[in-house]
Formats: sequence, C-alpha cells, structure tokens
Amino acid sequence: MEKIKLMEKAKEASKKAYAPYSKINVGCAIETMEGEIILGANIENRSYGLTICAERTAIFNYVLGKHKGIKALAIYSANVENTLYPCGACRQVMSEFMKKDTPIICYNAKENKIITETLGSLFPGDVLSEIKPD
Ligand SMILES: O=c1ccn([C@H]2C[C@H](O)[C@@H](CO)O2)c(=O)[nH]1
Ligand SMILES: [Zn+2]
Repeated sequence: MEKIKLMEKAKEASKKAYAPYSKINVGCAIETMEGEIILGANIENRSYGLTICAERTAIFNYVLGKHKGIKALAIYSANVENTLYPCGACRQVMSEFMKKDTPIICYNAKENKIITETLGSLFPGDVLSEIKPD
C-alpha cells in the first residue's frame, strides 16, 4: 500500500483516540503481510503513566488477530508541531514483532511531510534477535 494511503488510515484511527489530558490524538495503522490494515490509537488515563500509545494498541490488536507479519506501520498525530516518533517503550514492543527493515512511517504536521524510518534506525543493536520464542 502507498505510504500516503496507510497514513490516511492512521489519521482515521486517530479519531478513536482517548486523549482528554494531552489533547494529542495519535493514530496508528499497521499493514500486515496479508494486506490487512490494523488500527490503534492512544488511550490516556487520569493516572498519566498508565497511558498507552497508539503504536502499542495497534501492535496488540495485530497480535490478537493472529496475523502473519508486519509489512509497515504508520503513525499520525494532530495538534503537534514536530514529527511524532515512537517512544522507547513502543520501540521495545515493536522489536518483538517487527524486523529491522520494517518501515515506520511518521507524519510531520508542521511541514506536511511523511518521514520514513525503519525499526533498525530507531532501535539499533542486536537486541532484536537475542531471545527467540519457541
Ligand atoms: O509515539 C507516540 C507518542 C505519544 N503518544 C501519545 C501518548 C499520550 O497520550 C500523548 C502525548 O504524549 O500522545 C502516542 O500515542 N504515540
Ligand atoms: Zn509509545
């Protein structure tokens, strides 16, 4: 799928965000190897630390759906000036289910520009392959 199309899905997902505290609605769209689209959005909590990011809700949705591989992941956010990149916790969770060369597509609202990274560029090192489940 074209990056812009996947980003449109992420934008759609951002409308499902529950973000009354930060007012930053983030949406995430995962394209699976089978070509399905899995969505996620951030869900905040009055106990701020319990907030979960859009990327992780999307990845957990992907896992529950028993899909076979992540082809690309797009992150959309409104109300932020700068490009929103995944936080450290999300990068760690991504490392469990994505490959080093899996594209992570970020949207920069300020420049109205799409920036493509990979998991390997955002989460370098060999930790990705250290422990393998059975
Ligand atoms: O990559 C990111 C960064 C932040 N957030 C959410 C968490 C919180 O609800 C709000 C502000 O940080 O944005 C995400 O969903 N994904
Ligand atoms: Zn995160």
